[in-house]
Amino acid sequence: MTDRPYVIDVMISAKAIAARIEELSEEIASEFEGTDKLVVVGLLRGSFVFIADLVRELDLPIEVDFLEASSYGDGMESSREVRILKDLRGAIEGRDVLVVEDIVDTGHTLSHVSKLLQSRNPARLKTIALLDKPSRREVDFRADHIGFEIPDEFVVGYGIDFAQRNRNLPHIGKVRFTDEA
Ligand SMILES: O=P(O)(O)OC[C@H]1O[C@H](OP(=O)(O)OP(=O)(O)O)[C@H](O)[C@@H]1O
Ligand SMILES: Nc1nc2[nH]cnc2c(=O)[nH]1
Repeated sequence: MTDRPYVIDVMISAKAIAARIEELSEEIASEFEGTDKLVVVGLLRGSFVFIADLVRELDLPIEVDFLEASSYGDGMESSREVRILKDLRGAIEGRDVLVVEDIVDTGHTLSHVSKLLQSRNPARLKTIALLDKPSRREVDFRADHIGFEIPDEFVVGYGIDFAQRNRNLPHIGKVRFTDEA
């Protein structure tokens, strides 16, 4: 699959992402106003760029932690089995938690991780996803905060990979195979 030739067309520019993150940070700041114990949890690997930009816009006392989950491997199809490859370093019982995800597609990953973290009894657990593909959903799940709703396209860039490549693109692009008619 990955040796097929493809190009990447821009879907969301770096400038549009930056503008939306400013708005999202205001939503998060008002939701967690007054907290002295917010833990911002990035889901690796895809969210590493989004969480870096988001936390630098947040004027709140926060800690940052990471959890690595994987369900796609190198393909374009979810295995529907979410593997936890790296757990949080810190305990979240009694803490306010914001889980940061790059994209919600079938919904299996963020739904699974939310249930897992909820079972550890945080004071509050909220989720934010930069991208949402509601037309692909297989489980009943919606993130509390969403950057952009997108159509059913396989996207890359801004942290998101295709077979581990293209995570370093500054924008969100969509993959277009050039050997298709
Ligand atoms: O809603 P879903 O259908 O579950 O898809 C969303 C997940 O798929 C990607 O992760 P992937 O398994 O590719 O791991 P990665 O973040 O390390 O790239 C993406 O980063 C999300 O975590
Ligand atoms: N790269 C990539 N990974 C995904 N995981 C779930 N949806 C997507 C997508 O559109 N692109």
